Order: sequence, then structure tokens, then C-alpha cells
Amino acid sequence: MTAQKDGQFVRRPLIAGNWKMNMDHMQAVALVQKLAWTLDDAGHDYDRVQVSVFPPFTDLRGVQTLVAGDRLRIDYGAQDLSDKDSGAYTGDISGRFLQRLGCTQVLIGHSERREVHGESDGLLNAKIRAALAHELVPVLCVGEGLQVRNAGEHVSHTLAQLDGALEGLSAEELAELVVAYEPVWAIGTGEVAGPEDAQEMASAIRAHLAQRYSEEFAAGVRVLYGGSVKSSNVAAILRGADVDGALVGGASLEAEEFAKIATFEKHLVTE
Ligand SMILES: O=C[C@H](O)COP(=O)(O)O
Repeated sequence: MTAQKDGQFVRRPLIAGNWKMNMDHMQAVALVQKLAWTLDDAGHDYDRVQVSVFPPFTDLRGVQTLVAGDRLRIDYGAQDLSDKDSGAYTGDISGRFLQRLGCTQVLIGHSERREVHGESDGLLNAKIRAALAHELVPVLCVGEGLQVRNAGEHVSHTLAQLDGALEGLSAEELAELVVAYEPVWAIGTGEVAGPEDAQEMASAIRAHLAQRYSEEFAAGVRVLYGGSVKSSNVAAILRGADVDGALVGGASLEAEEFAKIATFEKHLVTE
């Protein structure tokens, strides 16, 4: 079970929905509105479990208007950002623009960007710095492909990604860092890593952060799992003491299903 002390989670769980390239600006408003209603009907306690959505860039203004206008507790962020703040960078999106649109978080280094756009650790390090410069919480995505997993090199591979992206950054700068472990072979495949796989990697990430920075810093970093998370498997995955939430793709596109995932506590069976 996600670590608790005196009935409170050690780290506030985060259930995040990465919509990827889905939902236009009208569909986005409808989905966020339905999600808010569904969570309210379920009596969701946002102070206990944070809920965030990551829509496409084109949807952010509409989501901002709805969230602000209706004073919703759903947080939102962007799926990427430029490592530059402004200038002749066609197609890039500045962290400053995202912050002005009310984004509080930003995904960095999702495997689909590493693969499709060839994003290097150096570029991801620059993107983290850009996020921090604009008060955006970096949600750093790491994880291995099937070949690496089958070779038994998944832990070293994932920790090397972590080191590459965090190069030169201090614990103080990274105070709000979130890490999302996403085994690439489990993304969009229905093939979900077992709870023990999620806990193994979350624990390895936390131990590595403790070694790289300090135990105190590592204890405060939220580590999420992503890869075919559904309402049917989220409770088992979040039983891991080092697993603090989920980065959900396909299942976040349907309000009821995503709300069931966010209210995972209702499905947790205490041992
Ligand atoms: O960012 C989300 C992950 O890529 C997981 O996506 P999925 O839940 O569709 O497998």
C-alpha cells in the first residue's frame, strides 16, 4: 500500500492523466467538466490524492477557463515544453506561456518523445531547467524497452536516464520533482508491469536519489507508475510502498474510468 503514517500518506499520491494527442479543445472542456462532476459525486478528497490532467497544448486555454471559472481542484499541465524561453524556435512552446496558462506541471522525457523526437538526456536536462525557471513541476519520465528488460538491465538503464536528466541539478532545485517510471513495453499494450515490477523500480529510483542527494530528499520525491493502468489494476500497483501514483494514458480519456483510478483507495484492501 502506498506508504501511510497515522492515516496520512507519506507522500501525497498523484493520479495523472496524459491525454497524448487526443481531445480537441471542445472535447477537453467536456472531459474535464465530466471528470470534476464524477469526482465530486464520489466525494473525492483532493487534499489526500492529487488529480492532474495533461491535455494537448491547444486545449490548455479552454481548460484554464473552466478550472478557474468553476474553481475546480483538478490540476493540469503540458505534455512537453521547449528548453528555450522565446525566439526563433518554430513549433516550440515556452514554459513561460504554459505557466501563464495556469499549468503547474509538465511532462518531460516521455518515451514517445524520446523515441519519435530523439530527445537526449542533455535536452531533457535543459527542459527540466526551463520548467523550474517557470515554476512548473517537472514530471520526468523514465523507463526501459522490452529488449533491455529481457536482458535484465532495466534498473541500470532507468537509473542512467535519471542521472542524465538530473545532471548538475541540486536537491533544492528539484524539491518538487516527480518521477514517472513507464516501462515502454507496457505503454498502450494492455501488458501491465506487475505490482512487484513497479515497486522494484520505484524502490531502486528512490534509493538512487538517496545516494545521489540525501535520504530526506528521496523520501519526498513522488514516484509514479505508468503503463496500461486501469481501475482494475491500480490498487495492486499502488500497494507498493514506493509507488506514489500513476501516469495514465488511454484510461484517462474516459471520465468515469479515470475517476475510478483516482479514487483507488476505495479498492485498496489493507492486509
Ligand atoms: O503517459 C502515459 C503512459 O504512456 C501510459 O499510457 P497507457 O496508460 O495508455 O499505457
